[in-house]
Amino acid sequence: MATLFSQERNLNLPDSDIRYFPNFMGSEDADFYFKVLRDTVPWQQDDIKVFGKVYAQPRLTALYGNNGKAYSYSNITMEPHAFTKELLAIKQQIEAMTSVYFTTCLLNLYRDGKDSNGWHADDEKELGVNPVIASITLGQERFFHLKHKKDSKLKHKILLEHGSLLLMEGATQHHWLHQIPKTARPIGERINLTFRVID
Ligand SMILES: O=C(O)CCC(=O)C(=O)O
Ligand SMILES: [Fe+2]
Repeated sequence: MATLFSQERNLNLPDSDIRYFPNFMGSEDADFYFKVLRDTVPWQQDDIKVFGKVYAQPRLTALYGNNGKAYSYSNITMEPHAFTKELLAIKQQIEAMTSVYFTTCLLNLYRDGKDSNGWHADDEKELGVNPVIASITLGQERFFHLKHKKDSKLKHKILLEHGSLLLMEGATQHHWLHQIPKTARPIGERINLTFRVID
């Protein structure tokens, strides 16, 4: 039987386990969740410190969770809001597929092409040794870049589409960095949800 998941694409990059599901959500569900989250999430813009200098983060964020545990990265500590019913519904859809039970969701709102997310790995110690990161895209599609930490010949670009899921698992965060680069094209807003497990 052809299922939604039959369109699964394994990126097949060395030292990683990354799969892409372009139609994880139907487009009507994806439209609905984009609108609700856009309008109801208390989006915040934090300052980050890079080499001692303070910058406004080039996107808006919010943290949700079910165990009260904070998440810290780039000198920011975020305290979670309680999950809303929409976020719980998306979380359960991912859990039904992965059998991973997520505690936390970090949301990003990229307002336009000037908003971005610089090179990093999701390797904070509260995520555990081989974290599973489930990343949903709603709204504007954006390129997601990957580069190997040691082998500069290894790099990859993938367009993350409305309603898609990107699943990063295994040793991925040990060996690869990822980013959402800026673009000069006039583009709309994108919401990204990254579900994580924080012990
Ligand atoms: O927006 C994205 O697709 C990536 C977000 C990300 O890498 C993060 O929040 O750690
Ligand atoms: Fe990330």
